[in-house]
Amino acid sequence: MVKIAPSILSADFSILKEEIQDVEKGGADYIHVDAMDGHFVPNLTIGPLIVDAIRPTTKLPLDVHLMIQNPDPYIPDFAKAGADIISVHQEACPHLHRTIHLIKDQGVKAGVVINPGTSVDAIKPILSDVDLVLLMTVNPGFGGQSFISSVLPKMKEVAQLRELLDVHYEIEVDGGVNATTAKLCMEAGADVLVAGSAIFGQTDRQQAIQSIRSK
Ligand SMILES: O=C(CO)[C@H](O)[C@H](O)COP(=O)(O)O
Ligand SMILES: [Fe+2]
Repeated sequence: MVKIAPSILSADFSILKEEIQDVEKGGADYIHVDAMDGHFVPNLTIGPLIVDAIRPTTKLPLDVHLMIQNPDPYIPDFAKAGADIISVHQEACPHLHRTIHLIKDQGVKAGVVINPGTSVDAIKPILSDVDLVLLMTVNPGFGGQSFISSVLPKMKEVAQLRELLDVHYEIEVDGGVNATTAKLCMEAGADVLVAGSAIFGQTDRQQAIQSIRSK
């Protein structure tokens, strides 16, 4: 069954603990945490202090999406704060192999992310080293944007490469996921769907998660 990772970017930060516990009760599989640096993307959000604060509020894995240019200096802090998966952008890492292994050296799962405008070719050399491949279906920086459907063939491509290389990474998609676009992503091979506004924008989070999950 496809996993659902609600993005707390669209949660009410004044009651973040309750928001996280509400989606956990509603059937979420991961909690997706968007860390933005104001350089790689035009927005500033969450740092390791917030990850540390939310860690005791849930048993779910914390899936931390770093939108940080040259993220290496911050990776140990996110790991110590309790991240279970740390994903970095290929576009933001001049030494991607070193960064992926720095994440793994912290005892944390490592993911690689590409923007809608980046080809799968850019991450082919690292696919055997990662636990997760995250395909952005919006240009990163903000919640509530529209799904970019030209990314769908890349889901099929990374699913085919997984077979070919005989490796086991999860395929995650992020941006503009709702009940309609979720169906397209699942058909294209996605294993994990990130959704922010489509879950936290609804009062009944269990219902929102179910409608995204159901084919
Ligand atoms: O990484 C992100 C933005 O850069 C968010 O995870 C993503 O946008 C989720 O929000 P929504 O589901 O509302 O598009
Ligand atoms: Fe994200």
